[in-house]
Amino acid sequence: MKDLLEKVREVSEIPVYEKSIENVLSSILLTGDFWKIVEYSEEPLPLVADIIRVLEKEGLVKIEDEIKLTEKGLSFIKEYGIGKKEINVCECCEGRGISLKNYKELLEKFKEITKDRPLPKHEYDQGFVTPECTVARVALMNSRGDLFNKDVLVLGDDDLTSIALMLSNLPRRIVAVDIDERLMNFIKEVADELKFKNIEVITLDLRKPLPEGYKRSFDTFITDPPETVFAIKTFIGRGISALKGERRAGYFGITRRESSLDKWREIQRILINDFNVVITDIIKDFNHYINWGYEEETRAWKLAPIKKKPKDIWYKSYMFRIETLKGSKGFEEEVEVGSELYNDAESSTT
Ligand SMILES: NCCCCN(CCCN)CCCN
Repeated sequence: MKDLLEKVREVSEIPVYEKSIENVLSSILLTGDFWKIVEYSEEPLPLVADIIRVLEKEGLVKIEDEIKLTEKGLSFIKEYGIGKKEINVCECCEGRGISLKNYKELLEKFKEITKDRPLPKHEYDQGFVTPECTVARVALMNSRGDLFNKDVLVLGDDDLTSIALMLSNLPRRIVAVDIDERLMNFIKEVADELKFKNIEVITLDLRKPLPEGYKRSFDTFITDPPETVFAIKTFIGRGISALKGERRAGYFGITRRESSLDKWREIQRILINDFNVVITDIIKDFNHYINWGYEEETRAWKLAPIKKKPKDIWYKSYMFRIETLKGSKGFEEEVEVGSELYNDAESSTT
C-alpha cells in the first residue's frame, strides 16, 4: 500500500491518503462504472482517475467496458482486508431526512411549470438538481422557521429554487440573482403567470460587494456555488453580508466530487474563523444533480478512464446550514478573478 500511495502522490496534485485508495477499491467492488465509483468513493474525481490509472499500471485493475479488479487486485484487497462499500441510504427520504408529504401538490406544480426550463450552460458551471431536491430545500428551510414571512435571497438560481419559493407562498419577499439572462427571463415569466408580486429578479456580478440596498436586508439566503475558495467567499460571503443580523440562516451545497476533505477543512475554517458563523446542519447527498449534458467538454471527461456518459445521477452535494451570531460578518471585498472563480486542482465539471 505504501508504494501505491507514493506512486499516486507522484502524479496527483490533490492530497492522497491510504483511505483514498481504500475508498476507491471498496467502490470498485460495488460497481465497474467510473462515475458511480467516484460517487461511492467520496474522493474528488481527478484523484479517483489518478488512483485508477496507478492501479491499472500495477496490474490490480483492468479497464475494458468497465473497471474491474484482476486476480492480483483481489488478493491485494484480501491482504489488506478491504471490504465492499455498503450503501445504506433511506429509501423513503433519499437520505435527506425531509418528508415531502406536505409538498406533494407543490412538487407536481413545480414539475409542470418548469418542464421547458433553460438547459444547463457550461460557461456558468450550471447543473440543476432534481425537482424533488428543489422542493425538499423549501421543506427544509420552512422546518427551520427560515421562510414564513421572511425576506429570502437566492444567489444563483439554475435550480429554480425561487419558483418553488413562489409556489409555497411562504416568504414575504424573494430576490433571485443570476448572471444568466435566460434564467432571469424564465423566472420573471413564471412570476407574471403566478401573479406573484413580491419577487425581484436581478443580475449582480458577485465578484463585487453587494450593492447597498441588498446588504443586511434578508433573513435567509440559499446558494449552490462552485467550490473554489474564491467562489466560497463570493457566493457564501456575499450571502452572509446580505443577512440582517444575528440568528439569520444561510444554506449552500458543498460536494465531495470537486472538494477533498482538505478543502472541506479550509471551507469550514473560512466559515468559522473569517465569517464567524456556526454550522448547524451538514446533510449528506441532499442535492442530486441531473446530468448536465456538456460532460464531453469538461476536464472530467478527459480524466475518465472510460469515455461513456454517465447513465444515472452520480453528482451529489451535502447541504450546509449556517446561522449568524454576534460578530458574524460576510465578505465585502472585491475579487479580481477570471476562471479561478470556477477552476482549481480539484474541480473537473466546470
Ligand atoms: N458543472 C456541473 C455541476 C455543477 C454543480 N455546482 C453548481 C450547481 C448549480 N445548481 C454545485 C456544486 C456544489 N456546490
